[in-house]
Amino acid sequence: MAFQGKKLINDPNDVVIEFIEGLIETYPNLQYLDGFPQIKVVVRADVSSSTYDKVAVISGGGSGHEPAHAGFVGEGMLTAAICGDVFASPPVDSILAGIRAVTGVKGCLLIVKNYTGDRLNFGLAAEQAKSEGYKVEMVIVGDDCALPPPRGIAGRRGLAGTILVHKVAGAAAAAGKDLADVTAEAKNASESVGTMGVALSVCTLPGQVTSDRLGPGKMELGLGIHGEPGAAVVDLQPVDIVISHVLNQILSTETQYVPITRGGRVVLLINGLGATPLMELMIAAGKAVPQLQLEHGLAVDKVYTGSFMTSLDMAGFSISIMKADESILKRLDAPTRAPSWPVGADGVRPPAKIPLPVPPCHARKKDEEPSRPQQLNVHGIILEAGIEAAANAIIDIKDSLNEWDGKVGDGDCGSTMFRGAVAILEDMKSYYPLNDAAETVNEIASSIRRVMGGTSGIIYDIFCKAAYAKLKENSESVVSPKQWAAALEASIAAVSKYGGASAGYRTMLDALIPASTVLHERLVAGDDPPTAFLLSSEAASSGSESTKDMQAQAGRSSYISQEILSTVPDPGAMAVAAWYRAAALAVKDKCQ
Ligand SMILES: Nc1ncnc2c1ncn2[C@@H]1O[C@H](COP(=O)(O)OP(=O)(O)O)[C@@H](O)[C@H]1O
Ligand SMILES: O=C[C@H](O)COP(=O)(O)O
Ligand SMILES: [Mg+2]
Ligand SMILES: [Mn+2]
Repeated sequence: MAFQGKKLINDPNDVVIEFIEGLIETYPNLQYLDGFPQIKVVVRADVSSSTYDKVAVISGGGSGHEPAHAGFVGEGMLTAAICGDVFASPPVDSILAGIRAVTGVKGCLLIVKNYTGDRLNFGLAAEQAKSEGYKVEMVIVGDDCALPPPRGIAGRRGLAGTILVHKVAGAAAAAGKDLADVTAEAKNASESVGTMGVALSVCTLPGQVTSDRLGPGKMELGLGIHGEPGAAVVDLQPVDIVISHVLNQILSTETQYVPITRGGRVVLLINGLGATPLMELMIAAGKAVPQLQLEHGLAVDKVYTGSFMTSLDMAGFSISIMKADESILKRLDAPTRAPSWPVGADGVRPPAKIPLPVPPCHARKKDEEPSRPQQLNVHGIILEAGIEAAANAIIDIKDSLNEWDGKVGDGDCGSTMFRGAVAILEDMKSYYPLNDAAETVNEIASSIRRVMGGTSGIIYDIFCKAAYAKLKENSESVVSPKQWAAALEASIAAVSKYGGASAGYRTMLDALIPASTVLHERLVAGDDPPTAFLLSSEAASSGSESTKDMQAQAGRSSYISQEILSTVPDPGAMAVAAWYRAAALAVKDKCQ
């Protein structure tokens, strides 16, 4: 039976904001940037980009993994943590604000867990920061050992081993190393660690219904940290047996995920997933060490036990094993003031917390600010109707998107899309230059970039930017139907280029591509444009339904069994079908 999980929270939409407020009250050495709560960036209170003479080490990602990542901000570890909404990567603008706030002359290293949303949002922010003159490197961590190499392009998931990579990189930076060396040490650490998780319960996203996937007496092996289903559901077993299975899996000579062989030295991290009592974690630690020594012939140099990278309130733990060479041990032993690294926190409470200013972005001058025209022309009226209908369709379908994403992803697709839709409606009222279609599309990208995050956030950002570039090739502000069709094609090409997916990968492209093909065909055949648009929306709908039969080769769904996938369509594709059809109907209506 599914039930609404009880939580001691206020508005589910404010959990990340209120977490950060509590965190900075608790730890005087931490601070957030001005622009909070829109920008959710936690930084060291003693660091400013204008004077910082060390490499800045920046991480972050979706929230819901507390204390990761903000709890690891502090001298000797992270310089800043960029906090996304629950399970959704932070948007590009927040990441850029973080980079600008703490990156000094030596540059910054971004440590990113391998999730599509994180990789793309951090990747784009890195590119932009580089174009502003910052030195930026990025290391992507994919330490999951539970699954065979995933289908398609997704790669292995980033899990709790990432915390050890933060520590190694943070200590290297604190020792004064330059960006190339800090990056090399982080890369070596990420390639030296393997992780696998087991869960006894599914986590509850704030404000959402808990999945009843895991029956009583069952446990899940090889799960991720976003409530996504694990590799296998088995009967609950004694912890000795669970640990033996997990260690064998991580150290498997078949997958060779970690470069650890008999006679080697290792570091062990026992990580609680949010609702596991310390007693059980210590039991796990006490059992894992002798198994590593006696059954795998390894010397255990160091053990960390606690909750480092959680999955909200999930019961269970993950085990990470890192090859311990001398340089790694030195970095792990180096001092840090990061409050959640297991050494205790200290600090002198400053008299008042004044938000640190974010260094401004000089991309747009004040007098270039767009504005909504006093009077909309006929094209502006149609465009507004289309955008409004599309955004409202997403608002209406939010819960279904979350439900589908809860089965084949991490349950946030609807919330992420909803945030984008609300921002678009709001921004449209005040400043979209609706009589200029290209510039309006560019403003939609800005709304998305400001609030969305996640894979869908960055993908729609890329989508709109590519459409904008295509539309700008035309000097007129009025866009012809064929130009719209060409813009859609350009957007699809860009999403495919940067996201790596193509037709049949079970993504939103499987709705967009058939729509674009039919739109092109119908326009060439001479249909009147609103009819062509409407017919193409049918192709989007059937394309999105057909994702049920597809093997996922991109994003989180590629970790999910075909058995589950065949019961649910791809949420991103369903979202496309919804907004596209609503826009087409609205346009048709206005053109009558
Ligand atoms: N590489 C990709 N290219 C295009 N779309 C993708 C890609 N990976 C995932 N998606 C789409 O993103 C949707 C999920 O969006 P969202 O829930 O925001 O992502 P996540 O939580 O995984 O970051 C999927 O249903 C799929 O349609
Ligand atoms: O917590 C989630 C990850 O950091 C972000 O992943 P996502 O945006 O791809 O869902
Ligand atoms: Mg997500
Ligand atoms: Mn998701």
